[in-house]
Amino acid sequence: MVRMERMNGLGNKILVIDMRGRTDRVTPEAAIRLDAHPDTEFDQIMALYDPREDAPDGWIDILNSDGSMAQACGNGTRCVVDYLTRETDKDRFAFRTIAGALFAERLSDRLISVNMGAPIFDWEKIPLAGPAADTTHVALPEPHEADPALQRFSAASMGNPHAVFFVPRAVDSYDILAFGPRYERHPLFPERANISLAQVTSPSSLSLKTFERGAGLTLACGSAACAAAVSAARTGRTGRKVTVYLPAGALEIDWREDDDHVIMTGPAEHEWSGRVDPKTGEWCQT
Ligand SMILES: N[C@@H](CCC[C@H](N)C(=O)O)C(=O)O
Repeated sequence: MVRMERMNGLGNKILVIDMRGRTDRVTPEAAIRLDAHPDTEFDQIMALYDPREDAPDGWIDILNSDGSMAQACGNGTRCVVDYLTRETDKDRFAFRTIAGALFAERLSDRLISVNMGAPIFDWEKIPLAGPAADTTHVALPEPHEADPALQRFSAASMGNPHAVFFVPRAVDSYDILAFGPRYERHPLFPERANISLAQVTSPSSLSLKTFERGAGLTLACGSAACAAAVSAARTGRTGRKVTVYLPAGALEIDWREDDDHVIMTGPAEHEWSGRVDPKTGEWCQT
């Protein structure tokens, strides 16, 4: 059994599993079993492995609740930083995931910033299934029955694939569950996609709702907040610094001019501690 921390990043349900000192992985079977229990159901597992030369504070595997792997999880990264700051005085951290290097900084007791890297807009790298000369406006091949705003999206990768539909009305007035699961698995997205609805509410604010790839409807998705912010700025809807309002609170997003990196700032919260078998998902609270 290894340490498991039940945490959340703005309501995004996270399990931090401490795999340092081990070479085995948290299995998809363990993820599915943990998600099936109401006390441990989660959006992402952040499995923290030993530091390496290119990852001084550890390697992170990210698992969605369906057992699939993700390349990025902004809210989960803040939870890992919060977990580690209980054992060190450091405030700057450097991790690595399957998508590359990931840097984070604790700014205060409440706030953590994650450098989510540079966004990717090239259709082959997002990836989309076919050429899109302009990824700010990609059309789904079939018309949306109820609303043309739900047929056209901006595509971006923050390490993981995102489709952002800019809508004219409040995001809660749309039934994202009616089309999110279908869009997530649309043939246009060979690796599936995180599907978001974004309403621009001012030149420096957005509201956002996300149906996450591999996890479904969540209270917050940090990488989606970044993808929505860069897509809004790219299309002149907002500036490069925005507040993104998610169902459970706000994230500050700054798409820096100098190095093109996206900095996401928000809170992380610890709920309870336990132990888990990373192979089977058997667990207990401590
Ligand atoms: N909740 C996350 C994103 C998690 C990964 C996503 N479901 C995927 O498969 O890409 C966040 O806070 O960024």
